[in-house]
Amino acid sequence: MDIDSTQDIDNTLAIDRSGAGLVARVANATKSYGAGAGSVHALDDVSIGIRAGQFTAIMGPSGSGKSTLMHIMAGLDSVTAGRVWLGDTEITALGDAQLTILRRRRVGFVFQSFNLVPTLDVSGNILLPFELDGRKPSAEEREWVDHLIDSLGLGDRLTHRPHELSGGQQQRVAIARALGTRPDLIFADEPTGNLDSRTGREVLALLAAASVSYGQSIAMVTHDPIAAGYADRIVFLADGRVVHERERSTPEEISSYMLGMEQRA
Ligand SMILES: Nc1ncnc2c1ncn2[C@@H]1O[C@H](COP(=O)(O)OP(=O)(O)OP(=O)(O)O)[C@@H](O)[C@H]1O
Repeated sequence: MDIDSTQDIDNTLAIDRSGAGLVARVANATKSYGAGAGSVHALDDVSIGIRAGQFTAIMGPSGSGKSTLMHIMAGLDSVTAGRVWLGDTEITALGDAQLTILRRRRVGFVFQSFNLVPTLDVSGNILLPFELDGRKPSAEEREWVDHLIDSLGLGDRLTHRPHELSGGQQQRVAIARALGTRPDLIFADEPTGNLDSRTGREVLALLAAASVSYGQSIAMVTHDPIAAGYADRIVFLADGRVVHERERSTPEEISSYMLGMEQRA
């Protein structure tokens, strides 16, 4: 869908404002840095939602506001104006302590640089979100984590430290860690940025499978049309605004849209 037309903009906003079936959303979100003539609008009146059970890619040129949007939806950063919800909870005005608890319980993260704790082994890294929440996994959660460990092929690596693993294995640990608490939403920030293309495709297939098999909602920031080709829906940002969104597309279709975007800029 191209949201250049007024009708489409209305439709998009109507869906986002209802909040139904959305695991995170922003309404009229603006994020500005600095004041006066020199101010930068990292986000400029953005209204968008992440749909439950879907794998959503957020794309756009460098500086278009992708990371800012992700950080705001994850409660890692605040808006200058507008409103933000994580699930049904409005987080716009929550303080740091409340946001930290909400993030631990409702959000998982997968980063480009894996962000594993170097002093913990694989098992300790995967169970860290439970540890940080001050509890042990229940028997049912333990079963789920064991299932993840098996299906991600990490069973014979549990006592290894991150530096003893390949990049692909480290990212699989990060995915197991993110899925372990069954968060409402996983944010993945350029998850294949540090991987070779074959390993990157394996990681993307695992994320897509988590969305199909477990109904896991995932929002992924990426520059890469091949990565976005794994998503159910692709949201394009330019200059801090949502300029286009489309359902599942091939890498060629995505590249061609991006090329057109650069030519229009
Ligand atoms: N702390 C900050 N202070 C000032 N400007 C900022 C700050 N953080 C981001 N910006 C600006 O906001 C805009 C959007 O940045 P953002 O990092 O969200 O873009 P991005 O699309 O994620 O870029 P990239 O793909 O390069 O990571 C950019 O112009 C950036 O320079």
